[in-house]
Amino acid sequence: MSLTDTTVELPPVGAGRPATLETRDVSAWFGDHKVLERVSLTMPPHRVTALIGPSGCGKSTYLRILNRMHELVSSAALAGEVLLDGEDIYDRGRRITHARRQIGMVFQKPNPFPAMSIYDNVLSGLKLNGIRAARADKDALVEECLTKAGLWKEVRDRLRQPGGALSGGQQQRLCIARSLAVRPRVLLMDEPCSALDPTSTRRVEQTIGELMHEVTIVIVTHNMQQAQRVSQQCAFFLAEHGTPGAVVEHGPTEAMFDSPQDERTSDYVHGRFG
Ligand SMILES: Nc1ncnc2c1ncn2[C@@H]1O[C@H](COP(=O)(O)OP(=O)(O)OP(=O)(O)O)[C@@H](O)[C@H]1O
Repeated sequence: MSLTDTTVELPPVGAGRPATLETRDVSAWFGDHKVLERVSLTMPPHRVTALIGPSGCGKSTYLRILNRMHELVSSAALAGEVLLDGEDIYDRGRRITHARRQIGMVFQKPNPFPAMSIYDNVLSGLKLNGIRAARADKDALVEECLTKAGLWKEVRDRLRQPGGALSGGQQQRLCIARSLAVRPRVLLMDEPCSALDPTSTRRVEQTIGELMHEVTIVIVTHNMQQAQRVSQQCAFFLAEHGTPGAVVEHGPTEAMFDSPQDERTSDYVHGRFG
């Protein structure tokens, strides 16, 4: 099935209100290798949820399950449910495009189309997701998305210049703008600042803070200070002694850092391992 097997109209402004994303007993495999064990989490609207844990514990796999990217790997398998406002995105009757339009993704390395203009980069999100926008609406949409991504003031006078000419931090905000163009209800971010310098990191974090009322945000981060700065709730993943990754503890970020219930959480958030 192609990503653009159905084309739909752009949802109107405000239609894409933030959604609750919930997983129930999600387990995952690559071939015979089980990498996640019964992960149940609720990621509510108007909150940033941070997924933390040492390398290899399954955070990225979990994130990719949340918008049906996991199934792109031929050896990948999955059990459990992923509910978007109570509806299972893996329901047999649902197309993959349905999930992708509502649940966007921003990756570790900024990946705009380098030779394409800033303007067209923003609109490329529509084409990739099979969404049609009226020609007359496009200018407003580009401004809307670049403003929400905190980039408009910096690029408004050079929208026809290539996306590749921007700094790394600007490119990442351009990628955020591209994700927002389809008016998603959830935005997944996989270590979005790990390739950025501290100043650009702060700017993207500020953008995350501004966006959280527009779109439910789930972010994977290795940076504990960042988790504390940007998230309101956290989930700590761990894969111990060759076992699949599982959630050891989750809850409000402040509590996870100041008074964790599990010694392993305390050791991890205080940098004693990982
Ligand atoms: N495409 C793949 N094929 C096979 N195994 C994979 C694939 N992707 C990930 N894995 C395995 O799944 C496990 C979880 O990996 P994942 O990338 O989800 O962890 P992570 O916590 O995000 O790690 P990191 O913090 O280093 O990015 C690891 O054992 C990894 O080797």
